Amino acid sequence: MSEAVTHPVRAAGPGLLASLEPLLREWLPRQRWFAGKGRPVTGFSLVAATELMPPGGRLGLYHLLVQVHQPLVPVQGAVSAPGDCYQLLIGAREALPPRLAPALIGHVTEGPLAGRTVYEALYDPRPADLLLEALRSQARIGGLRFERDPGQEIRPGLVARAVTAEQSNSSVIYGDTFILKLLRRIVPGVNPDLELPLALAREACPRVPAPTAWLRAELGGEPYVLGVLQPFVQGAADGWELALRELAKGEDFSAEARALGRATAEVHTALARALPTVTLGPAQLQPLVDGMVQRLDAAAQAVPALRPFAPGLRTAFEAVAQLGVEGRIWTAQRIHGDLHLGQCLRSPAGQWTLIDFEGEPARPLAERRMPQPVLRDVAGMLRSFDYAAHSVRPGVPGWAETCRAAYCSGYAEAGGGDPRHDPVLLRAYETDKAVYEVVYEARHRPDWLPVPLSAIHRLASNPST
Ligand SMILES: Nc1ncnc2c1ncn2[C@@H]1O[C@H](COP(=O)(O)OP(=O)(O)O)[C@@H](O)[C@H]1O
Ligand SMILES: O=P(O)(O)O[C@H]1O[C@H](CO)[C@@H](O[C@H]2O[C@H](CO)[C@@H](O)[C@H](O)[C@H]2O)[C@H](O)[C@H]1O
Repeated sequence: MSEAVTHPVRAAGPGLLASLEPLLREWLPRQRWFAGKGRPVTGFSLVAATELMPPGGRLGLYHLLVQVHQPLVPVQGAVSAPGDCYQLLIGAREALPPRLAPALIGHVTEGPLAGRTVYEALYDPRPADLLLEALRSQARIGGLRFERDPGQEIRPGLVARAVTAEQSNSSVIYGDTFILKLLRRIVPGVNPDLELPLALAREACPRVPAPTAWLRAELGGEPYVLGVLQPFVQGAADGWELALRELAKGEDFSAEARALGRATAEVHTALARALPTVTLGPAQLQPLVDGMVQRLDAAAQAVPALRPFAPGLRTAFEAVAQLGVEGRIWTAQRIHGDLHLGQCLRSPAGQWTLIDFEGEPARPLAERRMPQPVLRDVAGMLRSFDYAAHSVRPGVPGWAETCRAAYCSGYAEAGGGDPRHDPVLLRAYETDKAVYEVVYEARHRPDWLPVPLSAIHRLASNPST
């Protein structure tokens, strides 16, 4: 919300948006990637509209950046405020073929598209082909800039298929060769999802797919990253799937956890080489601790189940501040920012790569791009082993603990320093992450709320774990 887009609207689009508005009001809040769940949508404004295929033919195609108005608090009738900006790829056809039925947005009754059926065009191979071709040929269409690494080729004619798994953004796979992620919630500025993989590519770090091409826009003098194309890791399974599979069989996962620890340390080392690092003395530490406390307070407001644990959780943050007062300093650097098992892909050859450097999507971009202690990523992974262990019934006693220890050992072996040697900061980050997860699950997957709440219970009642 703090990153609202304020530049002028292109004259061409308002009639189009007005005709889509009633449909978007219904459709948008149902999308997994819609960040404003729980607050009514009170209106829309158009940030940019680009016609990618004219509506006269069988298929019309529009690229839209739309600002959604929502009250700041989840109360019906509260004052509407300009909120988040979303990227939409809207197709318009006279009739939708049955294979596109799941992509339906609705039937337009008035305005320039009256009588047409509009739908989520990313699930339609033709619009998806158009995007790849534009990236391949480095096209400029309206305000959209399709750009490519000159050192990487994109073969024409790769067959598109949309990723249907639950995501924060939306992706299309091309011929098992590339994957294009279109970012959904758009904010101005340098996006770490492109910035960090490009920096890692410059360091020749093999743990992260090097971006092949990207989609940007310049609006009102501000740069926006709208999408990134990268090599597709063929036949890969993500760490979450693999962990659950092993758990279901009652199998140990510690060798993989150790390899993941090594991969994480390698990425951290490359990032520390590629981008500036800073020292966190007491002056820098206090805002970091304040941020954790504020997030806890806001989370406790939003999710009542958290409230009884808040005083216990706060002790984790206070302990970090105390170490700072005693003169302890840490190094901060660019990190992944939202590391969990689902962000780790294992190739059939057993190599781990890390993906999705966007950071926690709900946090402001400036905050996501700040150097931070590497323990924040480590804590994310430790939480993930705990998540996996709580998601399979019956569980395997000690599974999470063994994985967590193996991950830390792997991290230390690859030269990252043993995270367990810094238990106070590690616990604070684990607590901060569990608090984030409570809010995330309450908003997106209420059935999962007991998973982070069990960690909250542990972290609040036993400061030494
Ligand atoms: N380079 C890749 N190779 C293979 N699969 C990938 C690659 N990048 C992403 N994926 C798949 O796409 C999914 C979504 O990608 P991700 O970057 O995590 O998007 P989001 O930000 O929407 O969560 C991943 O969970 C993974 O299954
Ligand atoms: O989809 P993103 O990668 O942007 O991340 C968001 O969604 C994740 C869930 O898909 C969420 O992760 C949480 O659940 C995972 C299991 O589904 C678990 O492995 C993670 O440890 C846990 O944090 C993530 O927090 C959220 O930002």
